[in-house]
Amino acid sequence: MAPDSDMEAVKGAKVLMVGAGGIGCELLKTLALSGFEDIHIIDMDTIEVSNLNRQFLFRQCHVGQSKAKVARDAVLKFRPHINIKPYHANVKNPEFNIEFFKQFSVVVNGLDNLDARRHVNRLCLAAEVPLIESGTTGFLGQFVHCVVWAKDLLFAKLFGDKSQENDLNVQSSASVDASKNTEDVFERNPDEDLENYGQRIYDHVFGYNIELALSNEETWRQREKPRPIYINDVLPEKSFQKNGYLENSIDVNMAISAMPALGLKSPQDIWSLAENTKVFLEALSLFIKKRVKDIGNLMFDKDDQLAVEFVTAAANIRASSFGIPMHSLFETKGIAGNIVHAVATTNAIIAGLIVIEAIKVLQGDFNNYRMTYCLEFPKRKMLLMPIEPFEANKSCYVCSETPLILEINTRTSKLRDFVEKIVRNKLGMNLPLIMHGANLIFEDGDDIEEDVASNYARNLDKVLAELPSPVTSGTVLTVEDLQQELTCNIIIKHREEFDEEKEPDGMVLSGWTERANDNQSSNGESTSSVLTNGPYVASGKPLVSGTKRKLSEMEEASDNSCNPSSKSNSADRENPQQVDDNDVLDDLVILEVPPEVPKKKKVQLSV
Ligand SMILES: Nc1ncnc2c1ncn2[C@@H]1O[C@H](COP(=O)(O)OP(=O)(O)OP(=O)(O)O)[C@@H](O)[C@H]1O
Ligand SMILES: [Zn+2]
Repeated sequence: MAPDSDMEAVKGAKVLMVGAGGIGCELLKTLALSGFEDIHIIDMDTIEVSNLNRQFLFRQCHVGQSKAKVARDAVLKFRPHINIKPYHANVKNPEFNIEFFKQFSVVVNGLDNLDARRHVNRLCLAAEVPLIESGTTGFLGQFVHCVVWAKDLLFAKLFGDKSQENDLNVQSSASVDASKNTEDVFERNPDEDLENYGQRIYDHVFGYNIELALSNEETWRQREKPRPIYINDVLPEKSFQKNGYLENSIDVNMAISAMPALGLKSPQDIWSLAENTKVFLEALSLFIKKRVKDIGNLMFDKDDQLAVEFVTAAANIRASSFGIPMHSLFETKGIAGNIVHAVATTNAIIAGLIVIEAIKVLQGDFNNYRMTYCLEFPKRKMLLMPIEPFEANKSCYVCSETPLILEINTRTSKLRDFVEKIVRNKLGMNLPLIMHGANLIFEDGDDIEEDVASNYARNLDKVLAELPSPVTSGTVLTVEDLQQELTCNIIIKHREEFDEEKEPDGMVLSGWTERANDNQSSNGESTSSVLTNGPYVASGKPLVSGTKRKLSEMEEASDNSCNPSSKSNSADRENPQQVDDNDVLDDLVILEVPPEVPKKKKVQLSV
């Protein structure tokens, strides 16, 4: 419970929580236990088996049901008198408009993607409702997800209780071939040899399932696309059939290993994709040949060598597909061994920090807002590093009205390229409206009349210079998103040529905080162990692993730093400033600051 002095503010507050996943479950519980009595939850997802290990409000029997609704019911069991209103919906839906946001005293995010975060930030800004942002991300954080996938989904599916619900089933049942719907791809056909079986499973989970996921374009608009991996791409020579276990320990399950025969000795080495592939196939085949009686009721055990080998290989192949750095068997074993504990603990800490900030916001205690990093390796016994919120980003196009400059070939680029690459992908607009002076050249929304809509459709296929009101060098376009109540001006500068490698979009937008590539070369080796998302934020990541804050998340932080509850922001809004490249980089400097930055203060948890 919050201390008495806070109680009044807390009791009277109406809170919107967006996202009821890993952080959201913890957050809802902490809000309820801290005395909040009016909480609305938006989450668009249903519960999956892979959520159960850390989204503790959910149980096996809830798989397939709305997260928002089940989370509500679970919390009402121990706080029956409070009001919790669930919405099983996308926060970007038009019904969650500015009027909707205005009813809340504070908004708290438990989201997992930049797109939704940006959208919520803008609505909060427009509705003048404070937003508390949070996140647990990092390159190794992502690897943790690959390990969870390998262990809780794939390993469980192949060697565990077959009757259990499993997301991998869901995916394979979406097979285009309807006649195969009832077949379990993971079953070995009676006449199928082991080699074929292994390859088939491999191609299915790393190739086909990824293709299937890619076909949902909406998912990948704001995320790095994974790469399907097929066995023939990795091992064209097919020279991988080996028996790796040691003959002299034939009866000791724990000692059966795929590594020796493949020439892999040190558990500290990071295997190549080809080596991981060989380990995957070899371990699968050894399970079937040597441990057939275990199959069907195997549970992952970190002391089971073959299980760890299989999970390491599968996690690494998946990581490789998603452009995430691979890890050694030794590291993977550690992660797989205590994953539940670590991930859940971090989420609980973050949830606590969010509630602390929410209480400060409700009390108007804005001098004490903090952005708190949860450190991977506690320094001098300090796990949390609170710092003062960033200054508002002067070149933020969301709050500063700075014009943006777009270099583009107006004679070859179509309006469609501009809408997709700039307006949607870079500016993150949902229902954009594009104007050239008083001429409307494009608009998105449900209520557009047919003839107008077909006009827009024609415009999309025209190059900029040939639009009814031609867009050429010097044109200023006004781009608005009415739903987000966001407007910005874009100055067009014609440019003939672009460097295909450095400027793959064929256009360059400046005057905003560019989202840098998620450069994989800079993984856990970095000196930085700081990670956060957002302004005065509670943040962290799974404690098990190294951290490096993603640059894309930095952009998000700067976007969010314009939240109306931040003092610096209102100044920013009154005095729009010119673009200054140094300002753009300001935020990024933090990235390399080691945890001993001078601003740190001790924090006391009062929840
Ligand atoms: N646009 C959106 N509208 C509503 N809810 C959203 C939106 N985007 C994401 N979410 C929700 O935010 C939650 C994020 O939680 P979390 O990061 O734990 O992800 P997850 O999908 O549950 O698990 P994981 O990604 O780790 O497998 C999810 O429940 C997801 O449904
Ligand atoms: Zn801003």
